[in-house]
Amino acid sequence: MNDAILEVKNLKKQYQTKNGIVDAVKGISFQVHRGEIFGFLGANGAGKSTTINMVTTQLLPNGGQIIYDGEDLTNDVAAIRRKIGVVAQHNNLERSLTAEENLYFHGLYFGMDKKLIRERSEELLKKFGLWDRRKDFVKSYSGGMAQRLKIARAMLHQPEILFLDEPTTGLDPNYRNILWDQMLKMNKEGTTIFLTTHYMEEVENFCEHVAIMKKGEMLAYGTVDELEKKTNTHSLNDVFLALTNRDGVDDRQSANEEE
Ligand SMILES: Nc1ncnc2c1ncn2[C@@H]1O[C@H](COP(=O)(O)OP(=O)(O)OP(=O)(O)O)[C@@H](O)[C@H]1O
Repeated sequence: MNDAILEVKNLKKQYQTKNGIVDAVKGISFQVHRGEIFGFLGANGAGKSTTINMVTTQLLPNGGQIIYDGEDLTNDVAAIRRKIGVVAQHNNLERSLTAEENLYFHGLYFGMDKKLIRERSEELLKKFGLWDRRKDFVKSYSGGMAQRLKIARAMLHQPEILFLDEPTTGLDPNYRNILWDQMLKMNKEGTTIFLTTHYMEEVENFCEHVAIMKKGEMLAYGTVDELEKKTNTHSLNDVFLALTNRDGVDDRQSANEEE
């Protein structure tokens, strides 16, 4: 039985820039199983955000296939959008609305009942320490507060699959724990979690499968144990270093050289 909620086949993305074409994603394939926590890793500039933006319908690929529950994404983009929640890396909140209004309009967009929006908003705003500031405009929020609101918004409609692009960046240790508690709770209730992070211990502790990208290519896919065996290492940190530094030049270094 195929229990994949998401299958990506030979996915490609090129960006046209004034300096020429950037091959950001070079034909990658992987799958995410229903109900799992999936860790998507790679050095800076590896192509993770580009991939997330494509699978969450925010960016058009140049090739390949994205399949949700056996259905090609392009068959019904609106239906896929209703299934997913996204915490993007950039701040895409409505800055001229309050926190409460940001959640309210998001809930309406997802067809939620007004009473449920109010209940879920209260629960999430309290959990992420924003209840007292719910009537403030988002433009007055600190970076960490905005990040917490982005997370609350993506969780509001209880998506089938929740994508989080470096969600713990900018969060203090207390809110990082709260985020993980909330993700684990949702995962227990059936939400599949797709996560990128540079914190290896988070992935090691919670992710069932891990994929590692470098320079637009998929270097490895498997459980943490499988990847440790494959690279003859004893931690995910060492797996990551062994794979991404294999040619002695990591992505950050080569990215600097390109500038
Ligand atoms: N809008 C864009 N226009 C041109 N090039 C882009 C654009 N977005 C990303 N890139 C390039 O595509 C490549 C992959 O970038 P991407 O942001 O997907 O990587 P990432 O793995 O998410 O990195 P990070 O860990 O730093 O967030 C990089 O070389 C980046 O410079």
